Amino acid sequence: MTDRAAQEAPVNEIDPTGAVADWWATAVSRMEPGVIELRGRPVQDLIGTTGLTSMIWLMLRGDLPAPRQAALLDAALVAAVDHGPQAPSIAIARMAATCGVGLNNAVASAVNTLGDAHGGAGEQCVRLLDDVIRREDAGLDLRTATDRAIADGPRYLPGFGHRFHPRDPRRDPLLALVEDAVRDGVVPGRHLRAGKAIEARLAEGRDRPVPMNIDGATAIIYAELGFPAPLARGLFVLSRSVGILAHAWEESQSGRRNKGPVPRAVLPAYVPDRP
Ligand SMILES: CC(C)(COP(=O)(O)OP(=O)(O)OC[C@H]1O[C@@H](n2cnc3c(N)ncnc32)[C@H](O)[C@@H]1OP(=O)(O)O)[C@@H](O)C(=O)NCCC(=O)NCCSC(=O)C[C@@](O)(CC(=O)O)C(=O)O
Repeated sequence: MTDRAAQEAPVNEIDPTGAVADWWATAVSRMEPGVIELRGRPVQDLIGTTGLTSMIWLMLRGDLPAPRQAALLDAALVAAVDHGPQAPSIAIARMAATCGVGLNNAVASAVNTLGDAHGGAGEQCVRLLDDVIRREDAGLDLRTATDRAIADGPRYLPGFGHRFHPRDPRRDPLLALVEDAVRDGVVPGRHLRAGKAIEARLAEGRDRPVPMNIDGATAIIYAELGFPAPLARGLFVLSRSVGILAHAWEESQSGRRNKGPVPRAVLPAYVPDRP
């Protein structure tokens, strides 16, 4: 059959068993000539009526959020957008942008640094909070459930600790919004409770606190809103991509070329006998 004949043929003639149509079968979107539906809604109904945050919710979950849910998600997405060129993801974006690659390459390079230690810890943090809740549901009091989850967790608990901030300035406003949402019955509040219990436990007996960081505070929001753990990382990536793009764009306009991680006058130490 020619390409043209294949395009014009009724679907069942070229795919009688439906195997080809099922290859990428999806509930996310439907496209036919003249038709674009996203989660069952014509795109023309969404254009001009639906904000990007609600759109993210719709695409990931299949329904639209209530206004308070959208506002909470929006706050988390706004909070993690940028942390300046000290953040590895932002530094990589800027460095890549001076290397003669396109914006897409700079953004992709930066996104690829978001992992367990930087920006991607929200995923494991949700699992840790779930672990506390599971132990409580099994009959332990919060303190014991928290202690056991910490004891069984990794040495560096995901969502806690920060290189710069004794108290991450993004923590308090985010948690205050969750507290309001709990009070108004928008979210249940159990992940918030578990996160604060871990934070309090980590602070005990320490001179230098191990504060909840942006990955932890946003993980609480994503979990409270019912997003599965891997999407805590996915949503951080979406949010940080905004800052990454802005920095890559700004750097690309600077005219600087082939910029390294530190000024060229600063040379890394040469340590021949370093293992
Ligand atoms: C983030 C960092 C590597 C920092 O390390 P630091 O170098 O400060 O800590 P260290 O010097 O290794 O430890 C000093 C003492 O605290 C203890 N201690 C530290 N963290 C502890 C912890 N989590 N659980 C128990 N104990 C801990 C440690 O055991 C030691 O205790 P001791 O030996 O007794 O002295 C570390 O916390 C960590 O891996 N966190 C877990 C992974 C995580 O959540 N990642 C997200 C970080 S947010 C982010 O990525 C977004 C960002 O904000 C990034 C940015 O720009 O930076 C942005 O917006 O872009």
